[in-house]
Amino acid sequence: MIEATLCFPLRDGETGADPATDADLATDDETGREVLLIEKRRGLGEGWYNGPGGKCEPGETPRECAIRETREEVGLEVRDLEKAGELRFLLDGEAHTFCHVYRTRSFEGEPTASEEAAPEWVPVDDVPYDRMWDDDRLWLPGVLEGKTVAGEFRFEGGTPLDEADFVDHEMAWDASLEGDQDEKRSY
Ligand SMILES: CNc1ncnc2c1ncn2[C@@H]1O[C@H](COP(=O)(O)OP(=O)(O)OP(=O)(O)O)[C@@H](O)[C@H]1O
Repeated sequence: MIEATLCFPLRDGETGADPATDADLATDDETGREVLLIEKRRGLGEGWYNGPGGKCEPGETPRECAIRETREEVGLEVRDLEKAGELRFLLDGEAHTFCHVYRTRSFEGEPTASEEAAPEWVPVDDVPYDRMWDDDRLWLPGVLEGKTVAGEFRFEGGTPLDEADFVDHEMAWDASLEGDQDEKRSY
């Protein structure tokens, strides 16, 4: 089984409502928050949006992997990652990928395109779920709100995974994730 990661950097966006002119919207916590997504340029999920991330290397912790992949794909140095999810993807009844999901509001640098990924800051209430993996619309909204998720997602139809059909899933929110002692922060 492949062990992989996804990392979702968050910031208070520049495209949000102006509190001076939009007093009613300014009270909404969601207003103007943005998440850094990538458009994947090659490999699994090519042409789709996702968070930066990828496969863990031997001897590397998932957290180290998420930091490295975010650096390699978009040139951002992320810190203080909070574990937000553990997702198990099954293909034709067999474990295919175990994905560790993180979020962070702490990073340095400017997102820059690489051969693998084109980065884009996207408002959290305008995430392009129709251009993402089918399972993302189920768990990513909660993760962007600060919740914790554990889920299993079943695909059928043979390899590659990104051409298989998403058939069903189980999900638990506010799950306690193994091996993560991070403090809860407010997102
Ligand atoms: C099934 N539903 C899914 N929903 C959301 N995200 C999914 C996913 N299945 C895989 N992922 C993520 O997709 C990335 C693969 O990327 P990655 O390992 O880089 O694949 P790729 O084949 O390009 O690898 P190389 O660059 O060749 O090593 C990696 O972050 C992994 O967590």
